[in-house]
Amino acid sequence: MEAETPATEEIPAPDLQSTERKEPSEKQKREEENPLWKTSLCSYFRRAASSCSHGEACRYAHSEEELRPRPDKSWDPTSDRAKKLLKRPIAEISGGEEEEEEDVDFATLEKCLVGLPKKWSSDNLKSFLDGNGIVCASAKKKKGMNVGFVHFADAEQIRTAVEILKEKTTGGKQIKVADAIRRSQGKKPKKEFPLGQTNEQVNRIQSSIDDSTGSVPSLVADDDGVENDGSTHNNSSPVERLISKARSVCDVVTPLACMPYNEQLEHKKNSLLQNLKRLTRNARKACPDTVSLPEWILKSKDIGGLACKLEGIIESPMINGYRNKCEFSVGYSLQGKRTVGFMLGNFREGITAVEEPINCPNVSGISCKFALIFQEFLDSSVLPVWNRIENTGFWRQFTVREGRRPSEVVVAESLDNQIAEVMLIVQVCSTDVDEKVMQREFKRMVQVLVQGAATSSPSLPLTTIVVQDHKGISNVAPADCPMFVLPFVEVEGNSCTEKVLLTEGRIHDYINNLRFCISPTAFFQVNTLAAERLYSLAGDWADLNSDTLLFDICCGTGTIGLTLAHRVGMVVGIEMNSSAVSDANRNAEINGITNCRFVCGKAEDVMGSLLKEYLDVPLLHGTTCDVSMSNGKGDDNKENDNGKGDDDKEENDNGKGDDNKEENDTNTCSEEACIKDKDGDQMEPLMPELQSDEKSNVQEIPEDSSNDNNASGLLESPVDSSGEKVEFGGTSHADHNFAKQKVADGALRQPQFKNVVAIVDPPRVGLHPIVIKTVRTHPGLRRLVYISCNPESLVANAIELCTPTADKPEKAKGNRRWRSMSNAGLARQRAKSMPNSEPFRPVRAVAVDLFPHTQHCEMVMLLER
Ligand SMILES: C[S@@+](CC[C@H](N)C(=O)[O-])C[C@H]1O[C@@H](n2cnc3c(N)ncnc32)[C@H](O)[C@@H]1O
Repeated sequence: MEAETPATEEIPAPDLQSTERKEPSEKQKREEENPLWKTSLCSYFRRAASSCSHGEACRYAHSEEELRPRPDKSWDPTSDRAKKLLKRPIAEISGGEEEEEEDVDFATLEKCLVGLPKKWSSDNLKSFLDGNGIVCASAKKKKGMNVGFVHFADAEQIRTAVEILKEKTTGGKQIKVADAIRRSQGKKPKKEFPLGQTNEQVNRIQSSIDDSTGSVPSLVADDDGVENDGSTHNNSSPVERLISKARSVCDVVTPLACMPYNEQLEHKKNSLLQNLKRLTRNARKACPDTVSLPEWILKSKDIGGLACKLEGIIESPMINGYRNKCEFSVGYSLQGKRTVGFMLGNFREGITAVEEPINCPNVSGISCKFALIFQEFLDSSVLPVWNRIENTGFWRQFTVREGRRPSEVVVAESLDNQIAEVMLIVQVCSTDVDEKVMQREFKRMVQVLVQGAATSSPSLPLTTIVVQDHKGISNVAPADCPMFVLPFVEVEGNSCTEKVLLTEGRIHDYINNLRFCISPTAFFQVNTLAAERLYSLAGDWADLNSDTLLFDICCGTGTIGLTLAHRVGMVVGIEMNSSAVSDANRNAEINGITNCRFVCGKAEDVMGSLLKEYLDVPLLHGTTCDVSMSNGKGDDNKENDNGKGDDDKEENDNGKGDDNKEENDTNTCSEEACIKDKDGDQMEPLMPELQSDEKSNVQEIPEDSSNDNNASGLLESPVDSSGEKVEFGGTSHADHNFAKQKVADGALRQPQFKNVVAIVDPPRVGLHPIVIKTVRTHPGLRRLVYISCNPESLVANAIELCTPTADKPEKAKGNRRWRSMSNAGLARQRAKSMPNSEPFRPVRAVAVDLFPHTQHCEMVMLLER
């Protein structure tokens, strides 16, 4: 038998014409014309390989192999590649040493090198990288700063760079790799047309630009800011060119929807673990040299560097359609159709197109149906929809808010049947609109909505229709924006049997079998069933009993305090939204709860005086005191004025300008904020020296707080941190009948609770620095349960609460560098100037998934001292 000739690799013939320019292939042309070509996976293809009718011409990738990196070198977050990069434990790149860990996100390839010599130029940086065998796509150095920006081609290059740089120092400093955050605000505006404009609108904008500049504008800018030559798009319409930038609404609103739910939970848990490590690292850094590291930091080594154990993630009882509130934008779809749904991206990215919410798994069936009914109405409306470029138009936003039936057991997957009440909030801008036309349109709108609800199959509940007239340009309407209820006659089915005129601007929902009244601007957790679990868990961790005084800080409609009221002596809720406070009072009343007081005010303004009122109380021997009238006002103010040290005043004067006021004002929370922040907008941190006028801003004391529910076990004076009993001087602040107790010897004593606990549930920005300082420096408050929808701000706040202080704290620096500092960096600064006080320690943490399919997750952390 003849031996087989081994197969040889075919050697390509030398390219004799290599010096000649080759015609680019069809594929290359496509890639040149459209930098986003095949950078996202095709959603049709994902469902079934053969279901995409575009075949090879599809601009989306039909396989992982075909997928290209995006212009910023990142990968489609739904792709296996991106997921693998995300999952890769950071310890891997730092040799498993927690100490050395950096929070490097491998899904984004633009990185920042920190610790470079300030005088280096980009050339210096490049030759440094070259010389050390670090490969990258590009490197830039900002002269005069110690940072440089490096673009890597893939995650492997980042890993190698991290490894090499770990060993490297320049001028004795170690160079670190950090994530680079693009600041889109500072960018030169691109000549780009927002998605969501009709052809006609785009052409109009284009011609106005042509007229004003006399030049042909480039239409599409790459994600990395490189503008393409308009001439490459000659054959497509402006809208088609714009469409090429769009993502699907599901990708935008529910970016994790493509993962199985258990993977989503794992993904969230991993990201929260990083935050717990970040807390340890930062507290260690902030700990003064003169003070030994606290036990919890020393012990963190045993649990992989975590500040405390993460006891898992509690899944949402409902995974789909769980949102009880959906805020739909009103605008134009990519095809130029009036649409009610979600924006396809960020306005700052130049995207204003709105698409229907039908594919978003977190939206309930009822909300979807109402959105469609309203959309149909808009089609025939004579008034324009809101234009986000020109800030003109009438119809702006459409919110559907649902309330469940009272039911012992809600069958999770048929939640739509459990909805008893629906509030529709229509946001408009009445500027320059004829009153008569407006009223006519409202009337017609009500008819369409009522009729639509009645004739749906099954019919939809509709309780109230509220109009909010928002004339400002920002997306978020201020809390005091005018609102009115549109009266309507409820109809039943096709027969249109008139029932009753509905004019109340509120709906009801149930948590732990308590009925909650919710007004249009009040916060209410969007996932009611998961919120029930969250609140019960917070109560369990707070270790409550009848001797407990519970502060419910940022209490909204009173959900936490009221659901836990039966487990404590008294609840004091603090909330800045006055409608929510009225709801809270009403909720106490309708549920027959009498041991709660809700205070309307910013926590930073009222927390100090409330702690004084309840904890720093005197024992008055042989005196009498009229306790029935003060209601937290009057004397309170006086005492605050007295109690305010010069230091504070000085800091106020130094640090608090209008800027700060604005920030205080934005320190509100709504689910909207939670959703809108998904675009990664960074809130500016508060200045370290910021102080509030510690004025008593207690605006409202409920009538029903004057109940006579005696709290028990209240006769002890508070003890200071050394365990000594302390007696405080000063005036009584009693404002409740139950706050006084006549004792046998005739002395009038204030009630003292043995156990004082705070549950805080702040908005995304976290707690105001003054609240942190107040809580931290009051020795009577021993336990704090922190509920957070934003782990980053939780970490920042916990750094301040848990870092030991020096005997002599540093004086707060009034420098302006705070603008460029991370939240954690800023918290470290503040921790250094924290008055000497016993720090809290992180004891345990758990995640509760209130927002399946999105990146968001609630985290609960118990802090004790
Ligand atoms: C995340 S929500 C929590 C509400 C409530 N705990 C619940 O679960 O329904 C935060 C609440 O804090 C309120 N808030 C925001 N900033 C505040 C401040 N500085 N002082 C007091 N309340 C504030 C908001 O109005 C909102 O009701």
